[in-house]
Amino acid sequence: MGKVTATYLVHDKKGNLNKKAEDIALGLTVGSWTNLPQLEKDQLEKHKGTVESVTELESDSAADQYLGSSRTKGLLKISYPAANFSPDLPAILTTVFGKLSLDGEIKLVDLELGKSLAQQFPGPKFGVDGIREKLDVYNRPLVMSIFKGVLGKDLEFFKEQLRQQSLGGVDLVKDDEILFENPLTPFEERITAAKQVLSETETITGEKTLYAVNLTGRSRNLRDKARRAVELGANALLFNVLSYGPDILQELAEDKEISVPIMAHPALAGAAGSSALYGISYSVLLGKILRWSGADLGLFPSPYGSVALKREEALGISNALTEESAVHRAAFPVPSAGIHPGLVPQLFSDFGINSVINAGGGIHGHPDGAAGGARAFRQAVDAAVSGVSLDVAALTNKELGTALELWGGVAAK
Ligand SMILES: CSCCC(=O)C(=O)COP(=O)(O)O
Ligand SMILES: [Mg+2]
Repeated sequence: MGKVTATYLVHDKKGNLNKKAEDIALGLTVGSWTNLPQLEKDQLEKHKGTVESVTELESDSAADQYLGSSRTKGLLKISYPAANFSPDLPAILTTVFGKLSLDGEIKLVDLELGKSLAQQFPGPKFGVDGIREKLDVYNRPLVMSIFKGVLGKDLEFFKEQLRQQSLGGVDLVKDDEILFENPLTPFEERITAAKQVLSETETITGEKTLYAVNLTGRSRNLRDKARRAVELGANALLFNVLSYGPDILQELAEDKEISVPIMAHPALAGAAGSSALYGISYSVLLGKILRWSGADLGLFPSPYGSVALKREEALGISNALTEESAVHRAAFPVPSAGIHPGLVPQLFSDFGINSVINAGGGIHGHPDGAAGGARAFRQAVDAAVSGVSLDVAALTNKELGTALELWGGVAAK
């Protein structure tokens, strides 16, 4: 029988960690145990939660100074039998961290599915390999740009901004996550316009570009809207997954007619993941859960951008999206927010070749426009992959030189 294993970071009274673990294992499953009659124990054995391990942690940071002498912190690893829940994320998340998430200083920091349970989830339909095949790009990180300033603008503005981003050499362009259905650039018209523009730019550059249109609106309409998008020629979807829930993402990913990559945006993630004491770790929230549910690309704030995550958190997300799995493809990690060409060596050093470098302002803010910004990123990526410093590369790459003058360069640590 399969199981799910949760690891919790708890802050509690010294000497109480083992009792807390037992209370959780029983409280979230059979309720009580020791005083039950043997017959009942036999009946309930297959439903009882199990304490796998309890590890007390040394206090290791300024934040822990507030633990005080009477408290401690530790990791509690507890497994729950699959007999207790249906094999879907709403049931699993409610089982392991439903009521418990409201019960004081406790954070869900890891979640592991037994293989039979993991096989109930689709994982990325395309993932790293499938997206590389669509683009015919294999030997470098991908570059993605983000529409900016489209709200309140018309379709001609949209088409020209897309044209410039694509001519500059980005591999993907995504809607900003705040672009919803609107009368000036309606969903279906953005798709058909993008199809025409990207066909034109491909004849000029010889390179393909994926456009991730933002799939928005009421949940009941999403599947049909996504199918319609594909019919119209959409070649990727952007999805604000946490505003809807991972099970909706899974519904889209499992639908055979929605045969395009799905890009998961981290909007709202800070509400659940930013506290050191409460909530859900980003590696679970933006990594494992989204990969299991079918995200082909997972966006998250980089460690050095405008809404920076701690480096170990960003690397934890990337690892959760890409780590070896006997069940699911790897999804592309997409470190984002406040990214400019000068950060490419550090991004490449941190996230490696199978990553997508994503920028909005770092593309559109370039003095030579979006095309210039895109070129600067491609030049920086080529330099990083070849082991050439940006300063040297800038000598023969005008757009990169301009970008470094404007935003500076960061040598990889
Ligand atoms: C917070 S991760 C997703 C980044 C994003 O959606 C975005 O618009 C970033 O724009 P920027 O101008 O900071 O590159
Ligand atoms: Mg955005």
